[in-house]
Amino acid sequence: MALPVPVSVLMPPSPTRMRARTAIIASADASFRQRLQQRLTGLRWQIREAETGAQAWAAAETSSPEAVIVDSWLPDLDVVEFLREFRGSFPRVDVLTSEAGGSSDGPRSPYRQELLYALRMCQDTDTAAWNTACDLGDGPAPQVTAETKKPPAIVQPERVLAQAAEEPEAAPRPVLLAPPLATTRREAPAIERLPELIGNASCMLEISRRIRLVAPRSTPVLIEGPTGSGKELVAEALHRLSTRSRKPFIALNCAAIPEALLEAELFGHTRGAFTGAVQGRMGRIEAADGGTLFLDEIGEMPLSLQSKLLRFVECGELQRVGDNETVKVDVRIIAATHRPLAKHAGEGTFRSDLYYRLAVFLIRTPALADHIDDLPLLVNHFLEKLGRTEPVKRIDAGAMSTLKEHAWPGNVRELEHVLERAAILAGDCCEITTYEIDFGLPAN
Ligand SMILES: Nc1ncnc2c1ncn2[C@@H]1O[C@H](COP(=O)(O)OP(=O)(O)OP(=O)(O)O)[C@@H](O)[C@H]1O
Repeated sequence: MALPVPVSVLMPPSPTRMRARTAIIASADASFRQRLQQRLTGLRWQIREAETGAQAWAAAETSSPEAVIVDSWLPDLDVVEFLREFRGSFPRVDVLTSEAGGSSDGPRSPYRQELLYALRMCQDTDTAAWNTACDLGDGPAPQVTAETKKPPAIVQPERVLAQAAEEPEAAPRPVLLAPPLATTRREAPAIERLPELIGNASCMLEISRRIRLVAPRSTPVLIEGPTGSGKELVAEALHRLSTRSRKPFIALNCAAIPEALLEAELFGHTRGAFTGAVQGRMGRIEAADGGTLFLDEIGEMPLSLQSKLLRFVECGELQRVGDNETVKVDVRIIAATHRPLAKHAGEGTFRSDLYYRLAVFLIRTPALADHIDDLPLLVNHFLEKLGRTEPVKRIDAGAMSTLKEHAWPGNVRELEHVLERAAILAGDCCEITTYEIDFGLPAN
């Protein structure tokens, strides 16, 4: 619906008036985004829609917005954390949010009243039942009272605009941003674990929280944890939740490739660069362009190669082996190790300058023994997974106790293998008992 009042009423004359103003709408609710987009486009705003926090972040990096409007729930991130991080990184952007913990202490654009007006006009009449009052960044979240539970009064656009122009702070404040869906979403726990990361122990929830926070950025991440504890799973989740998710995720296990070949594998090589190089080949770094490079067992990388990797991390450029030409590549690096890399860096067995560039953000995956209460959840998860290709099996209480008593030196991977072995040993029987639990220890 076209606005009855010219926008010029609202805006002070300024050179920026003529250029399109950009706002990002971050909401998983497509119809809300669409309604608001229509409204703001009519007010000569250029809109970038974002379904997730990661998309909003990427849009902010590329479009220099004046404002971002954030729904009270985002599918990939905790909104309060997102707002805190966002304000730190984009201090000039006016943030409007219905999230109670997100009251504004940041800048207010000269267009704030206009945005608030558009938000108010986008309210769905169905939202009258939503009992959470929204402070759209204009102060602390109001208490929920009978008054705030009432649907907002319909305000004449002319009145809002005129009032906003004369007395910006006194203009009626919109109280609803999101449709009723947000009510149930708000009830979600503050830290929701990622679906692929099984485990409700606090250390596992902390991993999900950290993944959600850092995934949208290009910040390098170092994942530390014992073998089989889910480091690669974490790396994949970081990629999945990043803005790079449609680009390649390339993994390279630095311990699995002979030292002599590792350099060519990483950086690529030209034809004839070494004996046997019958044709040129791009390396894993180039193959990951635009996406994520996962360097597993980074602690095993020879020192000579570490300096070459450091150069790439610092300038984003590389040279294939045997080539003088420089290639620019955009990758996010995630590295993993089972070693205490900080200690190695201190002792000089790992380059400390490279360590600090890789460990900008650290995630630690725990040994299974350190979250053994998650064992039943993990067992069910793996039995369900096995059940996708064969008849589903249950596990009896005795077998579960046997599993709980084990030390799990191979962590979750070992558990997965023990269950696969047990399912084979159980044959046609649909129940796994203690007799089928075989830890595969070598016979004396
Ligand atoms: N929390 C978890 N929830 C579900 N599956 C898990 C979890 N942790 C690990 N796994 C599974 O265990 C197996 C081993 O995990 P992963 O390869 O990620 O471990 P890793 O720490 O990278 O091992 P390595 O150090 O040997 O490379 C995979 O099949 C993975 O999916």
